[in-house]
Amino acid sequence: MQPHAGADAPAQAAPPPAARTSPDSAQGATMPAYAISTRGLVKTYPGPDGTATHALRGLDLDVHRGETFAFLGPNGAGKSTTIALLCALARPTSGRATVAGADVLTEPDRVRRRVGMLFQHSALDPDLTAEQNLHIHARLYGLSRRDARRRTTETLEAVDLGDRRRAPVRTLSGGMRRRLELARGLLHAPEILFLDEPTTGLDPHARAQVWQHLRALRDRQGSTLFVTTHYLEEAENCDRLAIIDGGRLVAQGAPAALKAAIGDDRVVLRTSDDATARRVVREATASPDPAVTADAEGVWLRVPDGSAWIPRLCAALAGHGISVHAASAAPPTLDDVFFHHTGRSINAARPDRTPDAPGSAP
Ligand SMILES: Nc1ncnc2c1ncn2[C@@H]1O[C@H](COP(=O)(O)OP(=O)(O)OP(=O)(O)O)[C@@H](O)[C@H]1O
Repeated sequence: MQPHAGADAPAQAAPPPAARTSPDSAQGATMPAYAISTRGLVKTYPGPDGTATHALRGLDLDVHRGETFAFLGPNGAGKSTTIALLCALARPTSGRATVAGADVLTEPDRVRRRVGMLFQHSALDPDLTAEQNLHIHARLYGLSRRDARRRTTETLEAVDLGDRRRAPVRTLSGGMRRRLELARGLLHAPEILFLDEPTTGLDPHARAQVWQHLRALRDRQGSTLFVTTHYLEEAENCDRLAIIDGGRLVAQGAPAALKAAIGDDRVVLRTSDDATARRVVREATASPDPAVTADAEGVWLRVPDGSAWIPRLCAALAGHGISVHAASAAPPTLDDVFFHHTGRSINAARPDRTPDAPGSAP
């Protein structure tokens, strides 16, 4: 099934990325309505011989304050570039972005003070202890010696590493190191935390622990979390998500709403002759040619009330001498949403994924 623009195309809300009056502020004080808001954000990297890579082609994104927002897309879609622009680590070619109430172009220092980052590649010194790593970082952020000591202790406790504070980083497990990076990102109490694949490479238990700390942080401090991930079950648990492809936003909304927009159930049949079965199913459902697909999974199509179709399809196939080995009907998943909008499976981009490996829940 090909991605297409339809009623579920990205909702482009009209308001500009300016500060607005928050309805819950007692004095009507002006607070940013969105944690992040971008309009027409473009990033073009110049290449050799006058070539150019269009990493972002006009991104309009709104992230509400206090929400956990997943940012999904195939490899090379522009996710890391977006994070670099939103953290004021790179300048957009054109367009506007407001992050934690500050403009990334005119107030980059203010943006950097208000956000925390956790990147894919570790920036910890393996020979220093957990405590030393955090203390140095806190001092780099301009905290006094005393405040640096206090925040180091607080953030180590917050990620359950208080008892490992004197351990050299090289002796910590992968999950502990990731939690220490999280503590480092939290030292200056950022309003928004950007996390670029925070759980990649971790086992399911360590992944669950990282998410437990992230949720606790959100609940305790009301922080906004902006997360890129290739794990569907992590995106599923976020308040809202956006999908980008080729530097453009192709979907934005709550996971349930995006799945509901796909609508129909997915019916899959494994038969003794999938090529012929595809033709029979197409005739039986009066579906147009591309709507019924035959691939490694079997023959599949999308129809409303999929389970009611299974006996009818089995009867039609039996009439043509084709046996059905397995049949299933399932409502749309987030992977179906991703496939619908990008033409690819999100699992294809997972670094730990082998073609037949089952998905693992955190
Ligand atoms: N510094 C750079 N110079 C030139 N091209 C770049 C640079 N950084 C990124 N790109 C290109 O911009 C496009 C978007 O890259 P980006 O890293 O933002 O994608 P991504 O969605 O984060 O990918 P992945 O999931 O693989 O990390 C890619 O074509 C990439 O090759």
